[in-house]
Amino acid sequence: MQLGVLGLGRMGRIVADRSMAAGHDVVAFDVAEEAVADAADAGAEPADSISDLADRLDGDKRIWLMVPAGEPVDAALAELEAHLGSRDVVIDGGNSRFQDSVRRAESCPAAYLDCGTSGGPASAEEGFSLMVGGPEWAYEAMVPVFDAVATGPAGHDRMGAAGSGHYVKMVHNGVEYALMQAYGEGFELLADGRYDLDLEAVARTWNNGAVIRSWLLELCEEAFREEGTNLGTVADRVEGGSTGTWTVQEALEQEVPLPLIYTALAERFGSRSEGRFSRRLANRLRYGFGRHEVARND
Ligand SMILES: NC(=O)C1=CN([C@@H]2O[C@H](COP(=O)(O)OP(=O)(O)OC[C@H]3O[C@@H](n4cnc5c(N)ncnc54)[C@H](O)[C@@H]3O)[C@@H](O)[C@H]2O)C=CC1
Ligand SMILES: O=C(CO)[C@H](O)[C@H](O)COP(=O)(O)O
Repeated sequence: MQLGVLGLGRMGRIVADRSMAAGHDVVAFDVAEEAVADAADAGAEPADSISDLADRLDGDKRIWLMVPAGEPVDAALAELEAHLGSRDVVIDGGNSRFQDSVRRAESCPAAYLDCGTSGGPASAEEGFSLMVGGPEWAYEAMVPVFDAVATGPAGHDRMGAAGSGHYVKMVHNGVEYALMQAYGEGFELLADGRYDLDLEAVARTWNNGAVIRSWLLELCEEAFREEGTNLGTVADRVEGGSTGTWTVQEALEQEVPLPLIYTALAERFGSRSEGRFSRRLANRLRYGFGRHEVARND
């Protein structure tokens, strides 16, 4: 199959490389010229604009977007629109908000597949897990490419109607936040608790047969190995948070309780504040009601 890949960063390049390795022909474009040149060195046909990419695709067009979520997706679709018809298929493999994907599916002249992608850059060798939403015929048409980009046929499936792929990926990310929080709390108690422990050894032991073994726990083991058991100079600050925020917003709308995921998100936001106002106020209020001594910064 001939596939246009738009966006050749950490993830899009893997889509292109795995597709080519499976025998598909890739036409590649990125706003960064070096990324296009690198993909061309790897065997892709380079395009010098989004319109050029569309023009280079013969017959029914199959295009995979792997650009940052939000405005870049709308900008790419606006430029593609004039080149698309109802037999064409556009896949958005990024972390788009599911409501945006529903809107885009309604307005895109082509069949639109929203594809949640999990595994990250580490999946270059093994392939991704793909959660796809949108029309069944379009999903079926793209199965040869999904087989190549995912871990194989079991690594992708159609979740349901438009938006469902990104909805499932949103919830996946919420679960990711809670798992990271749980591992973090467990290792914090081990680090500050009553035994002098080698946390890499703990993680390695857990990863070999324990109930809580997982890829995230393997990444904990790697972090302790590379940074040291006290995590060295790694800062007490966690960035990101958009997909977790959407998960919590959706849970509130659906009245589904997600205390663990909310707590993990709140911890992430709290990590970005130098001195938490709520803690400072609690400190001062204890003086107000109990004349307890106020701890003060020098
Ligand atoms: N990095 C990760 O672990 C994961 C990322 N994602 C999602 O995949 C998408 C891509 O992520 P990454 O590859 O990590 O980002 P990245 O920043 O490495 O790559 C994005 C690429 O898109 C290009 N780009 C931006 N606007 C463009 C446009 N209008 N036309 C053509 N190219 C354009 C950039 O030049 C860049 O090369 C995002 O939505 C991200 O949230 C999803 C799962 C995991
Ligand atoms: O989707 C992912 C993992 O599954 C990506 O790594 C994503 O960039 C994580 O972003 P955030 O930390 O803001 O949720």
